[in-house]
Amino acid sequence: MDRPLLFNAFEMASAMHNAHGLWKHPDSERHRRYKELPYWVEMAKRLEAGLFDAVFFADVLGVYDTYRQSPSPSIRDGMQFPLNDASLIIPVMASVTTHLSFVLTASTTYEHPFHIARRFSTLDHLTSGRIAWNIVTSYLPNAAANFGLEKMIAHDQRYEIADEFLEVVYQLWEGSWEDGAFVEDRTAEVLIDPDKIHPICHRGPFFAVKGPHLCEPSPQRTPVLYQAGSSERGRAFAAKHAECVFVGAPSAERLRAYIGDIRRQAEQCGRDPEQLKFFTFLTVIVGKTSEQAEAKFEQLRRLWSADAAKAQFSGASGYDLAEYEGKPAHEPFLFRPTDHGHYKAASLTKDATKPLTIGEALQKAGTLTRESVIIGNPTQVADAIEERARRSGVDGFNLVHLVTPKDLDDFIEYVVPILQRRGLYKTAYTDGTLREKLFGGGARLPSHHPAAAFRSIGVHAKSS
Ligand SMILES: Cc1cc2nc3c(=O)[nH]c(=O)nc-3n(C[C@H](O)[C@H](O)[C@H](O)COP(=O)(O)O)c2cc1C
Repeated sequence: MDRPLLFNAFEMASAMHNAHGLWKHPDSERHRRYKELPYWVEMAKRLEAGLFDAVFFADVLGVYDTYRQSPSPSIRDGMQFPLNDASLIIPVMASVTTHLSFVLTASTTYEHPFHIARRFSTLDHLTSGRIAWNIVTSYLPNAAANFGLEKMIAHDQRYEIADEFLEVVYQLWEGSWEDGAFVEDRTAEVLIDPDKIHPICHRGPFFAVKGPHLCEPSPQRTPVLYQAGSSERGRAFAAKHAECVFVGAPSAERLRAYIGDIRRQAEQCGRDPEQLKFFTFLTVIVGKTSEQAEAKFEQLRRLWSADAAKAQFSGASGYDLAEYEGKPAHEPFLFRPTDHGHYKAASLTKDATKPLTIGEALQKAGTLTRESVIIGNPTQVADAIEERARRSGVDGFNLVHLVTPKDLDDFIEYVVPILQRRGLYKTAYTDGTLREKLFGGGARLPSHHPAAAFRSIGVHAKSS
């Protein structure tokens, strides 16, 4: 590896995230403190001291109620519930840091582009260009019900909506305001030059937005664009729009295949494929010695909640695992498309390293498995991270922390210094916005990105 890897803390403004049942761990603080500002202030300072690139806030807009057709298994363990609005936490974290960046997940299915454009412009201003948007189309039926729909919009149609959603926000961010519109000319008595502000007059199948954008151009204009979703349609969407892609797959080989596919498709879209960065999950259980790490793993396994884990799998995939619990365990566990999301289902079916029976799939879905984590002393953990990055071709990781904040502290204390000695972890931040830190160019999107087409005011005239 010839350059440092990127590290985001994988977060959620929730009592619990992906640490099923681990609120019972004696060192868990988050399930009580996630709703207090001091918790997030401390978190921001800890992550910046540890030279993390960003906090990645996942988000959902409903409860997980697919498993046993009930929300109880997820609610009982506080699985991604209760869940606050991370966008209101970010400015506070930004106010006590200089370099730490923030990835905020927001849905193109249940939000409106005019609103999203305004929220991200505001956040980009308040963070001085340290904001990214993780674009998702959302997979929970309860989210659909919360926004007035009887059932979820079909999987691929959500991506059609997302494509138009992006076209609208690109116009607002890139085209609505010309540079230099804020003139503050006392002699002419003009604060903002109206001739440099343009309505976008967008009319499409899903959205009609007149504009102009309410916010003046922020440091990055368009936030850094992340995307999470690895179905065929999701990968095509990533190739067209994303600068960073969050990929989920159970093996380095599948990750490499997804990355190769998205890069190929990005090139076909006229983009520079090497300018896309890829991230995946990383869960580390580190101890001073390997024996300590193994003891820690055993404790976590004992506390793990199979029900909460199955509730997450069922909600994300659309497979109610309770139905499978009533079927013969030796039968094959097969992929079937649903309107939920692709990646969880694929991880135990077509992306699995070997075909699984129903019994094996249920066991894996409900257990903290050895394959899903890296366990060891600091050197063993650093070796495994290096190996995973090399084999998969990812540029970075979203670090899951099972016991918060202890696991983050352990990672920073034990693993970061070793990675630094190997040149795999930065030793200082670089200046600039998140886009400049990640890609080294300017603060704004490069000209090969499709959003650049909306910089020309003529485009808006045509669409009006
Ligand atoms: C690694 C990964 C992380 C994701 N995180 C979220 C999330 O935080 N919130 C959310 O609503 N959807 C999330 N999604 C799923 C998206 O909502 C996605 O747009 C939708 O489920 C379709 O995904 P698919 O293309 O994999 O089918 C995630 C997907 C992946 C692969």
